[in-house]
Amino acid sequence: MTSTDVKSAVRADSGLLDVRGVQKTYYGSGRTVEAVRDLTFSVGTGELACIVGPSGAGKTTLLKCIAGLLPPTGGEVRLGGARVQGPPPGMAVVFQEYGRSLFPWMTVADNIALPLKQKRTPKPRRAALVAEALESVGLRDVPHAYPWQLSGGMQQRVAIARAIAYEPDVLLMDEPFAAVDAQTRAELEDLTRSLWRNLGMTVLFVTHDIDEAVYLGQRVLVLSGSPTVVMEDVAVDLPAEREQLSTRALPRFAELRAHVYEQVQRAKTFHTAPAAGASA
Ligand SMILES: Nc1ncnc2c1ncn2[C@@H]1O[C@H](COP(=O)(O)OP(=O)(O)OP(=O)(O)O)[C@@H](O)[C@H]1O
Repeated sequence: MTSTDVKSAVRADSGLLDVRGVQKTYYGSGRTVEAVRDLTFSVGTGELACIVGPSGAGKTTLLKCIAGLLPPTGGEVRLGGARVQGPPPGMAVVFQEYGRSLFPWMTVADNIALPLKQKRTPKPRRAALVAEALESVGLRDVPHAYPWQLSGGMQQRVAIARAIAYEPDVLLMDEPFAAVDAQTRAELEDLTRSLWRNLGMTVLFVTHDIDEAVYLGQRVLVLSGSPTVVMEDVAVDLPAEREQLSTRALPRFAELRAHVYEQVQRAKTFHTAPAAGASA
């Protein structure tokens, strides 16, 4: 397959989420690490975009900058036109480490309700949102359980329920299924797509799993090795109805996977020239 077989999804116009020239350098402990060199991309309303890149490419750093949890050293992130300068109200994040993101002393329902309390959602509405979110992730029966009484996959469902109960415009997911078994992972991938389609959220999903990125996304952004730039923005022209066995068996799925794999391999050895004043 040649590179012309794969369409670029790069957008020139601005989207719901705009990442513009984002740069992040960590300083401290006598060390300077330029984690993100210069990232620019947009994600439109209702899109599901995946980000892949080699380990250490700065994917988590990028997501933290987007979520307003870390200030970028340069550039800016805009959500709905407004500059992100702290955690914005319309954004929710699902992290990889569900074990550390749920409070063990709170019930499942209380964990899900906590961000809603902080948002001052009235109690009856809160209860309805918690119940709806649990229903959506297939956990209607466990509101009074504690997270540690649930399996890893169930805990990650609770973390997803907490995120969607918040009714975010943008859902950020940072390698959310890396710590669960293959069967659970497949179920959670399908859950993510069905929630995305039913709720109309914009989803930015970070993974190092190329198959997962192609299976889930409408686009796959391939990041270079650190310091990071966007190497390619691949349009995933697979049918919208996806199913674990039949979609992955499509010749087009194999082509896209091979293409993204080649790009990620290239990304590992793709290094940009050092920026003035920074050393890795
Ligand atoms: N708080 C920090 N202080 C200093 N350097 C950091 C910090 N967090 C991350 N880094 C460095 O920034 C670079 C990018 O790290 P980051 O965790 O963002 O990459 P990643 O692509 O998410 O990695 P992985 O796929 O392995 O999870 C790495 O070199 C890392 O050591």
